[in-house]
Amino acid sequence: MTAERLDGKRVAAEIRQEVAADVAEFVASGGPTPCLAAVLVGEDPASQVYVRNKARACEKAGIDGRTHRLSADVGQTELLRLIAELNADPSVHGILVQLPLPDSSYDERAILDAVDPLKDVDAFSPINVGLLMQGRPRFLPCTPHGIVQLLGRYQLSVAGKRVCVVGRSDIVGKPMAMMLAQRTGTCGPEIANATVTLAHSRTADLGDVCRQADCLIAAVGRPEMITGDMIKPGAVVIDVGINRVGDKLVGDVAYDQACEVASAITPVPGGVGPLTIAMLLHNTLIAAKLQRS
Ligand SMILES: Nc1nc(=O)c2c([nH]1)NC[C@@H]1CN(c3ccc(C(=O)N[C@@H](CCC(=O)O)C(=O)O)cc3)C=[N+]21
Ligand SMILES: [Mg+2]
Repeated sequence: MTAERLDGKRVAAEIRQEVAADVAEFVASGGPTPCLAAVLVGEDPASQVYVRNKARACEKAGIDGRTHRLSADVGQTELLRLIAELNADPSVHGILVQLPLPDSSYDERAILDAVDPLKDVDAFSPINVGLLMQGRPRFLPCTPHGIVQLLGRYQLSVAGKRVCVVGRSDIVGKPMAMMLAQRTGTCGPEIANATVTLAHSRTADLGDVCRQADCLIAAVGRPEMITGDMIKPGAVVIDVGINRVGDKLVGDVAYDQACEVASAITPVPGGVGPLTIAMLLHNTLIAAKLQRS
């Protein structure tokens, strides 16, 4: 079997066009130009690339993308002061603090908690996590939402099926598992009602657990950790990993092996990454709508 390549880049472009049209309509109806403020602390090269890509994507969608660059040593107090200023600025609708923060001198939790929940376009705040958990999300976290959109647009239903999410991060694994298990309509029209296993680095017999899955979602951050023998023949494989190995970008899935076994798979790059940015734009428009009044 040779797996179908799930083209995240193409689907992301489609979503970005839809968001651009919705933004234009919102502005034409008298709404303010949606504005996303990204906060970048330090000079991590990967973070700089993402923040630049976000800014460009904002511009193309008619969203005002502002980037606040702070040096790595500004410190907790100064960072909290900037967030308070962005919270209070009515022209800013979405706030994103680029992770990871440069070092342990920052209390990351306290910083994310400081973002106004109505501007929390990453959906990292406890309020937004809680609302999602209760099945009444305000913002859906961008990466899991991008995956839901990808599955939906390829008409790959997970209803009633076994999904294994590998990785329990707050950003991807945990919300992903929650979203796929929700009732129909909670996180989108189609993708729901899965039977979800949330596996992680301490899961016993990980290969056996993965091999049960009709849909395998890898979000562990370890290059090519999911090998062909861990995949059920015909499974749909979603690779969330973006690992730099030398000058190459590889996923959490051994792609060539997986292609022999899976029915469909996302590539890296060109899979989940671009969808994350598309859903961030979507959330920025939602934020602008929530704050209008
Ligand atoms: N507060 C916060 N929110 C985030 O959503 C967030 C973050 N911090 N920190 C870092 C991670 C990572 N992330 C990516 C977004 C797009 C691509 C992307 O577009 N990747 C391209 C390739 C880009 C490249 O070549 O490096 C692709 O996969 O095709 C990747 C990774 C968002 N993150
Ligand atoms: Mg883990």
